[in-house]
Formats: sequence, structure tokens, C-alpha cells
Amino acid sequence: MTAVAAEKYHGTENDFIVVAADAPVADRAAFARTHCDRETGVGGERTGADGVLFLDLDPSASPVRVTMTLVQPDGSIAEMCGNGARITATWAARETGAREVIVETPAGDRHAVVRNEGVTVEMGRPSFEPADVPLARDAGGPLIDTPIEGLTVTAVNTGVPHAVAFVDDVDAVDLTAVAPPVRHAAIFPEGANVTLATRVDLDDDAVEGAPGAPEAYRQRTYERGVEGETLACGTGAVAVVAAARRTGRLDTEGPVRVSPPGGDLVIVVPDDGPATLTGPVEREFATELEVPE
Ligand SMILES: N[C@@H](CCC[C@H](N)C(=O)O)C(=O)O
Repeated sequence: MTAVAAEKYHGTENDFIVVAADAPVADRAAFARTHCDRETGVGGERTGADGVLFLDLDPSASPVRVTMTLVQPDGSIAEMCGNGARITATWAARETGAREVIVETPAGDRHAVVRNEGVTVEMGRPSFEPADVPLARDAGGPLIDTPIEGLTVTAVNTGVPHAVAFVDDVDAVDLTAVAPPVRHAAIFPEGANVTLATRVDLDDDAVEGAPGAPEAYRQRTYERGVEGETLACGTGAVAVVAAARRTGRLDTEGPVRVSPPGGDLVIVVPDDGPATLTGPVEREFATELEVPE
């Protein structure tokens, strides 16, 4: 049995196994299915992971470049992952000493800056265009506050598709029950992540890790590829702010604090530039993982 070097990281509790792209893992989907399993996968504080990041570093480039391939627990490959990009930039910074990193993803190149107080990734411009989300051909236009399978959703692509629903209290919703019909709705030919958001009053909620963010939302996301709720989702946090702006719920580009169960993220969605995602990253441990036959 072959084993490969691996590390475990998390960004606001969205946790990933990191493996060098040249490691001898012929069947990446089988590797992810095995080691991400929440009951029998990689050990640590939480067993398993939300995915495996296969990283290919070019330390000679200026800024350094790293190609990120996220293989999810169901074996699928995601085009983008906000928290994964923050982890990738941190990993590249540890390997090279560089603070500025270009993360190459199937959704495009993402510029990242690694600071002690948090990692910021440029996330591209959110798009509501039906072809970009993508929506089914007969959708008839962008999906803005539209009833879909029991939720009122706004569909936006922030690197991956999200169906965002604003609700009175994210904690009062049985996400595992309401999300799957939306995630699999025919209007989303490639599926969608399902993200719930609730505006919160900062007077009632401490502003840790988000100095200067006068607006705040709580967030929960049911992720495609994980097929369950994760403790944080970076593309989902950007989707919350983009959808809040597009639907007239928010009249600032940010910074906006978005808090999934795993911690606080800071989001900016400008009118005429890429959105940014900022938040903490932690390296948990290094290990060796067996490559399934
Ligand atoms: N957790 C991620 C998003 C990962 C991709 C998603 N599951 C999909 O398949 O679209 C994030 O932090 O953005």
C-alpha cells in the first residue's frame, strides 16, 4: 500500500486535506471519498474533511503561482472554493515565504494576500446572468427572489453556483430537509449550493475579526459535492453580500461581516471590481495517508 504526505487545514472550520499535485494518487476521487468520510476518514479534531486540495506550486513565478484542484467528498471537482483558496495561499506562503500568491482555479486566477490577521482572496465578479450561474435555458432571465422548491432564492455565480435565500432566522430552518430539492432543482442544470442568510444587528452580536464592518449577516450553506451542510463556505459568503446588494437589501459595497457557524468572514462586493473574501486560516497537522488500491 502506498502512502502520501498530507496536511490538514481549515478556514473558519471549512476543512480540507492538502496533498501535493505530484503525489502518486492515480484515482483522486477514490482518495477523496476515502479520507473525507466523516466517520472513517482522516483523524484529527473532526474526522474526515470537506474535500482534498491537490496543489501544484510554481515557486519561480512572480508572484508565486499555485494551481488548486478541489476534489470533493463525492469525487466531483469544484470550479472554485473561497475557503480552499485561502488555505491554498497560506500553504504556498509557508512553502515559499511569499505573502502574495496567485491561485489558479478552473474559475480563473485569484490573487491572494496572506497576512497574520487573515488571508484575503479576490473572488472575481459575482454574476446573476443565467448562462453564468448556470440556469436552465427556459429560465427566462436572472433568478431574483424567486420561489424554487419551497425557498425564495436569488441565483448567483461566485465561482460556483449559489441559490441564496434570505430568512428570518437561519438557525430556525431545517437546512438538511429544505436544501436538497433546491440543490437538485431542474432550473440548475449543474446543481447549486444552497445558502441561507439572515441580517443581524451588530449591537446584539460581537464584531470579532471584522473591524470596520458595520453590516452583518449570519450564513448557513448546504454544499453540492459534500451533499450536506459545511461549517463555512467562502463563495457562499460572497453570494450572500452580492445577492443582498442585487435585491436592494444592502446599499453598501462593504466591508460586510458574514458569519457561518465556523467563524467570521469579511466580504467586499464593489460595483466595478472583484469581490474579496477575508478570514483566518489554521493548519491543523501533517500526516501520511494511504492511497486506495
Ligand atoms: N466550500 C467552498 C465551496 C466548494 C464548492 C462547492 N461545494 C461546489 O461544488 O460548488 C467555499 O468555501 O467556497
